[in-house]
Amino acid sequence: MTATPSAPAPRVLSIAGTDPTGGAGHAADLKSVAAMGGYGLSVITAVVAQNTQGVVAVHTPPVTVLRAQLDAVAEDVELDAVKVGMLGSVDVIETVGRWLAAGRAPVVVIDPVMVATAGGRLLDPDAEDALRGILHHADLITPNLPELAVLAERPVATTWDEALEQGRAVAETFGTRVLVKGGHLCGDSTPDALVVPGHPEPVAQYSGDRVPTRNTHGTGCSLSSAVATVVARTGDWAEGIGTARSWLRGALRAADSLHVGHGNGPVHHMHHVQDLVADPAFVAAACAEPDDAARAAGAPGPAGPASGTPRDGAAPAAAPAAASGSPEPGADGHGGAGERFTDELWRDCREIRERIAELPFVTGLGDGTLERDAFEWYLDQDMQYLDAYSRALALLAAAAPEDTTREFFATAAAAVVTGESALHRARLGERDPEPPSGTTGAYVDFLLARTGQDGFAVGAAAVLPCYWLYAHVGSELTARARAAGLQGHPFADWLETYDDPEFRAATETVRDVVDRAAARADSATRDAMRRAFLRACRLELEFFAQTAHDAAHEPGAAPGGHAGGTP
Ligand SMILES: Nc1ncnc2c1ncn2[C@@H]1O[C@H](COP(=O)(O)OP(=O)(O)O)[C@@H](O)[C@H]1O
Ligand SMILES: Cc1ncc(COP(=O)(O)O)c(N)n1
Repeated sequence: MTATPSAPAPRVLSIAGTDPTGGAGHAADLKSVAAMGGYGLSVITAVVAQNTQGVVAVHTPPVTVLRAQLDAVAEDVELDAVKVGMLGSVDVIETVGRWLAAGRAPVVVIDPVMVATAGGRLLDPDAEDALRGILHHADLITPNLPELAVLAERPVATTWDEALEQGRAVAETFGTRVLVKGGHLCGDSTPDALVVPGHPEPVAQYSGDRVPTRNTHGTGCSLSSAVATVVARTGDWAEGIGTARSWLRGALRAADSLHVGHGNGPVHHMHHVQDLVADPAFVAAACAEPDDAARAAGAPGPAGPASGTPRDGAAPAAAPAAASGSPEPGADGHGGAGERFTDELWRDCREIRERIAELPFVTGLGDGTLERDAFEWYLDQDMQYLDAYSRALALLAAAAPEDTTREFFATAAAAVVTGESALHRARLGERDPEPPSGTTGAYVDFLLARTGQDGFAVGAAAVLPCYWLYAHVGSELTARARAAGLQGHPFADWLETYDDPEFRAATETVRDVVDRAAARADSATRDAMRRAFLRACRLELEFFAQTAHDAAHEPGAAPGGHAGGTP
């Protein structure tokens, strides 16, 4: 494992009100900035007595105090981004507007906060015009649907098309980018879109199923400050929103595990680092002294144990996202000088990761509603896969440029065989395995071709998703299952195996191996590595998405893989 050199943390100022329950306002902003790898600063506009059930009272300090806070920060700190949240009154808006007019930061995001999710006004009714008057200072505004309607001076949109239409009107009126958010729409999906003045169509659209939780307190604050942080780092709005959104979806999925309050609770901003304390191996890697880090980065060879094997049914494992080195990119220093090749790969497969997370098989496994037959069929296919996978790892061992890497892959190959046969013994008894499906066959054919024919660098990139996506899916499943309570969960024992620190370490080792191979490779090989990685990601998606029913109806349903022999 290596510690990654990362781009300097962007300094992001939150100008916002307070929330003593820590889920919205300045608290949400600071957590979100930190979650995205930034350094958060905070100027308070209003002291709000609120909780997850609503707003009780608002106290606004004199604007001289506000101005003094703004000046104290600006005189001392060079800011990379400003995120503006609750302003509350005309005086506050005008004070912040005058301060922004001096061009305080290269990135300004304004979340035009008007009403709390849980209920309660956060903007005086007479302050709407004043708020309109400062929006031209923003590079992006992030209104929710009721706020968008106020800015567009129309009724609240009830369809996505209406919302987009209002977004276009607001972008033109205020001459700024608008993030149109579908969180308040009825229905199972929560689309978002980036609308830019002068463009009739959104320049980016984001889709995703609604996360089934009532704990959405502070989502707007969190998203806008996360976007400000990522864009301060990368300069790319469309991509930055995608990154922040993926992170927020993870925070929403983990929200129910927090148990804060009795109303609309907060999201879990730090869902991707929650195992930092519980996982000594991760702490050691993340907090290594500079000397150790340099040695680890430069020296060949894995620091992690060689025995962690993916999908190994007898000792399977996967990792919490951050602990496996797989935070959403953006939380991991991407986009700067210190970006790793694998950070880039991870960003490229974001869409696929989201699709995997939302597959019925994956959600059913997490919440325990998956049919037992479907699970068993999956395990059968997994065994067919493992058989070829162990050979692919052995081929990588043969091609490995360094002794330690050879040892790593050889040991991993052996561990898959051992684990696999134990699984066969435990689950199959005398029964013959199901034949491999076309999807399983396609995946194993691909892996054996890449590892056997295309050289070490491309082969290593091709096996990385099996470690990394599996670890990632595993962490999400385990988090969801824990949130729901593992007691009585039909797949509890299987899910609990996802906590194996050895697999976390192995995933990180394979990332390091791929980064080193990319550093040695020419650009054509790096392109081939990217293609192999993404193809393997798509095959992982298809593997999780396949069902016994699909397989039975495949034309020529028999196997590209094998049930015992060499493919
Ligand atoms: N239950 C949910 N599942 C998934 N995404 C959600 C959910 N609720 C809100 N979001 C997302 O959270 C972000 C903030 O949305 P929204 O609720 O519209 O804003 P606000 O918090 O300002 O009212 C948007 O990206 C939206 O799509
Ligand atoms: C101080 C403050 N600022 C903003 C919000 C909006 O929160 P939400 O994103 O849930 O609408 C809030 N409840 N409190």
